Amino acid sequence: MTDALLVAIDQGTTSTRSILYDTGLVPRATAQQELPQHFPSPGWVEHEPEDIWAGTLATLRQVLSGVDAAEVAGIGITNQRETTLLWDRATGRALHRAIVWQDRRTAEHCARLAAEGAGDLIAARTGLLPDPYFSATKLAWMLDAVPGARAAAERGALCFGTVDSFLLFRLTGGRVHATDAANAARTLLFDIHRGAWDEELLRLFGIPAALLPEVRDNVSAFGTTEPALLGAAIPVRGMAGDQQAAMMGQACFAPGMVKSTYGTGCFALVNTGAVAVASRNRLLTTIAWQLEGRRAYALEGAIFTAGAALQWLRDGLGIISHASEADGLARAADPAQSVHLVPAFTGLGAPHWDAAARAAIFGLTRGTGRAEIVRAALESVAFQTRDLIEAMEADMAAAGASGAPGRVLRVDGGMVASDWTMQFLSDLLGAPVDRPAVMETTALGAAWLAGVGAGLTAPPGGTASHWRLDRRFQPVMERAEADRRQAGWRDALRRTLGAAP
Ligand SMILES: Nc1ncnc2c1ncn2[C@@H]1O[C@H](COP(=O)(O)OP(=O)(O)O)[C@@H](O)[C@H]1O
Ligand SMILES: O=P(O)(O)OC[C@H](O)CO
Repeated sequence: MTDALLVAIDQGTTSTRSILYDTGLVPRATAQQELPQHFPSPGWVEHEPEDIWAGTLATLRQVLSGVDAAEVAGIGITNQRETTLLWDRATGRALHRAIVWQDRRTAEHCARLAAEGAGDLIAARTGLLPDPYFSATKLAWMLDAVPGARAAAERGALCFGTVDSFLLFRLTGGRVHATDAANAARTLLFDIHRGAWDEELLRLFGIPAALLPEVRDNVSAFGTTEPALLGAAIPVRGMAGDQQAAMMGQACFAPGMVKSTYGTGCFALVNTGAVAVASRNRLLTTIAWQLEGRRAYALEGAIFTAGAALQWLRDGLGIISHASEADGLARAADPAQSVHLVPAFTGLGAPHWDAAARAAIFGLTRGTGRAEIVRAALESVAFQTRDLIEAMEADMAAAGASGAPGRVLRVDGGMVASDWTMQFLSDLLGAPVDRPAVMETTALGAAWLAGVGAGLTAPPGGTASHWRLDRRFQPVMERAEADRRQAGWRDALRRTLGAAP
């Protein structure tokens, strides 16, 4: 059978994966490579662009070994978002290491912009806020730090892009410099209402327009791979940032549907349909996807630390040797003890955006042991999720948007292996938590985009659904008890906010 395969590239913060699917979106082969992390200064996080490229090419070749590359109907790319690259248009060589979304080096630049009152313009055009998380100040930093870069950028000799754009450029042999609307929406340079780069923002951040990639729909004929790379000219048919791709993988196609991904951090997105809901609770407004020129929007809550709290318990404190031990310990913990861990290791994201906050543990007594601390780490993820969902509900109600985000939560990511956490999450929310059979929802979303582009899978609203339930967690806790616990968390949180060392 020809043209019967699809490939997803999932280039994430800590690893690069390629997955080969059949047209029913059933995975046939997976390859993964760790991505080395560089921390050249406190708060700085970088990736080597050649590592990103080499990992992508190696995993692609691995999943395509034994397969006729000409049978692949399309590639979908999904990626860690916001991470910023700058490269030479003629040679494809990067001028600097990629500055990763977690990198805080431009905090002062952002604070200055906020103090000058740029926050309103930024929020109105981009749905975001002046924070180092997003790409624009990272790009400005590179243009200033690399000798000659600004002049070369003005001449049109350089390209800026997020990881999707960089991979597309390399895969097409330097023929295509493009991105998709969902990735563009994370740069601080893109007007999410007009669907275009914004000249006023480009001036504000000092970014030459000649650097920018062309912005396309998430499903588009992005270009074909250089035949020498994979043995055939394979069309790249879909691209999307990883959290948006996870929404598609979770089939959150109707307004009000929410997915929450628990990996290193946690990203919860609710579909708000054609309405870009402006948040009054410091959530982000972002493009969920753009298909046939029509945009769907999402409200997003980004929490910087979720599974990473367990990594700290493992690597920093050494009180567990593997994340999978956490469930057993949480079950064994003393129910009478109320210990709270506020995991503000790198500050707090939505809805607080407090870069100065630092992690703390409250409620320790002589009877507290590792089980209570581990339980507190798992609980912190659920408490933070409830804060986000309540903020989403308030924002959507204020905007008169349709759909109720608190009705059911679709979850994915490494941490949802923890049954205990998922049950506690359902208890706190007072709502069902659905864990899908296919946990690789991000890659699934990218494959789905490629399939739509190839005409092999149904677009949203079509009859076929690629989503299947593994397990539904139902709330059993009394509402009053759930509220009492959430109030205990908020008290701990209040004592942590703004607590700079
Ligand atoms: N059984 C488990 N219980 C709880 N957390 C887990 C379990 N297994 C993995 N994790 C957590 O999941 C995270 C990894 O998830 P993953 O989705 O691979 O993250 P990322 O894509 O951000 O690298 C780790 O932080 C780890 O602590
Ligand atoms: O690579 P992940 O899964 O940690 O996701 C990173 C997000 O896209 C950052 O916004």
